[in-house]
Amino acid sequence: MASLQPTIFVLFGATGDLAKRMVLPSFYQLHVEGLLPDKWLLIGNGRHDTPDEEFRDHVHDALKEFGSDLDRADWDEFSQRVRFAGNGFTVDDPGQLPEVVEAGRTDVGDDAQLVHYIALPPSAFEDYTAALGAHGLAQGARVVYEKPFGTSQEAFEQLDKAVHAVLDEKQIYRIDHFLGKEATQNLHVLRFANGMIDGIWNSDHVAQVQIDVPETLNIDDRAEFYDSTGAVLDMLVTHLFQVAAEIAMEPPASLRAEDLQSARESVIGCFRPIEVSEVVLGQYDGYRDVEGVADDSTVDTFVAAKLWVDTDRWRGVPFLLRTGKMLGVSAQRVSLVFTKPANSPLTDLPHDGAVLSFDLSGNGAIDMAMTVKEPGPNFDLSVGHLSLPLPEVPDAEPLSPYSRLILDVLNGDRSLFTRPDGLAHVWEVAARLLDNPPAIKQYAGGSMGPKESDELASPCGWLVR
Ligand SMILES: NC(=O)C1=CN([C@@H]2O[C@H](COP(=O)(O)OP(=O)(O)OC[C@H]3O[C@@H](n4cnc5c(N)ncnc54)[C@H](OP(=O)(O)O)[C@@H]3O)[C@@H](O)[C@H]2O)C=CC1
Ligand SMILES: O=C1O[C@H](COP(=O)(O)O)[C@@H](O)[C@H](O)[C@H]1O
Repeated sequence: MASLQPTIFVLFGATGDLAKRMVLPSFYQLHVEGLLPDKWLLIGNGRHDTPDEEFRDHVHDALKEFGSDLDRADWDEFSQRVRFAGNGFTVDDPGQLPEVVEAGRTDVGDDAQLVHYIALPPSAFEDYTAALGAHGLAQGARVVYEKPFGTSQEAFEQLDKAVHAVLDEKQIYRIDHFLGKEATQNLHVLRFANGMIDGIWNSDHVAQVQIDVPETLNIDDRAEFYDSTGAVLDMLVTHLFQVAAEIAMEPPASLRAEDLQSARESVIGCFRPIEVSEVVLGQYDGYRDVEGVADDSTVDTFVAAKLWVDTDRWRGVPFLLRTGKMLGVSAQRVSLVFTKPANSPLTDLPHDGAVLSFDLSGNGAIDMAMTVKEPGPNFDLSVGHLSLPLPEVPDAEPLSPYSRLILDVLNGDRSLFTRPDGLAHVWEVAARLLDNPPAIKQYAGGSMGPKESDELASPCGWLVR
């Protein structure tokens, strides 16, 4: 985009897992699609003294493994703008970063915008932020923080304070990549662009909301991380809560970043603290045998929970949230299950016969289930489905969530990033569950989790089966 300011994009943790699987391929996608500024540099940072050429090889391998096809000309142009600044980065010793940034300015211009992407273990967020301040790299910069931004109320408050000691809130971009998914963005667009949808987006018409992200994935390649995190922290209070807020929010004053962010974050303040009796936690059989997992681990690999939103719009409507590893199905589905028509002459209508749902996976889709007369000589009811895959929308050029969010950072658009007021309330909502979790139930890999979780979703039952 010609209008974007020249940018120096500093990727901390550039040799790590997230960088290779998500950040580098997404940054490259933006390059291929011509969405980066005319002038940009990508500087990887790490604790080793890695030559530029070696880092470029690493990036090339990452793109081959996790990106789309590599076109030679695209790669040649891209790789020329990739550098590495090694020897770590601490308050006492900034390593090579300041000099590599300074040298970069001669290539992209003194007015280049600094964007720091902190793809480091969360335990390093505070120290690296302090080092940015200490070495003059924070002023005017935008700083992207990976998740989790705190793992408890106390940890969140401490990190928030440390980050605000160096940066103004306007400089901070806390990522929750579920907000960057094409279908998640359509949760508010579909509603605010279509009167017929907006009119039914409330407790008069919606019987329950399901936010369901079962995964067949195991945790073998990041067992240590997972065993200190679990499903509640990894998914429930992060991605699933943010998606719940997207659904539950009141209409923002405008779709400008500040207003959208405010609407989403302020409804989190209306989430009722979760009742432990309305939560089922599970752990899959064999989890404790995974290398890196404690033999007596009680970490949850599954959670299903009922969330209540105390607003006039949603009072009395359960938001059913479910996610877990090693389940029988992978899906990322948000469903609004509609009430049965009042005074209908039809009886025995199916519970799942009127559902608007959003498939958040891949490039996304919007689906509708409707009860219809089964064509034929008899009067039988059946449930039919309409589907709109988002890539089939005219002129669609879907972006991956990370590409979307990185592009937003380059544009200075914070609408799809989280804010500290919402995050502070997340910890209040989750406090009872975190302090006093229910007993973990075992479940078989390939199942849909502990059977107790099915009762939470009655009478409709989980729609993803
Ligand atoms: N991996 C994933 O799928 C996801 C990760 N995230 C988040 O992204 C961030 C990065 O995750 P991930 O890439 O998996 O992490 P890694 O463990 O792969 O660490 C990233 C890099 O950080 C450097 N590093 C490691 N430990 C430290 C330390 N104590 N101090 C300074 N640098 C360190 C290492 O680089 P070097 O040795 O070169 O210095 C490492 O390659 C985390 O916050 C994580 O929660 C979020 C969603 C998914
Ligand atoms: O952040 C995370 O998200 C992934 C699921 O995201 P997606 O990229 O498949 O949309 C989840 O598997 C992982 O445990 C969690 O850390």
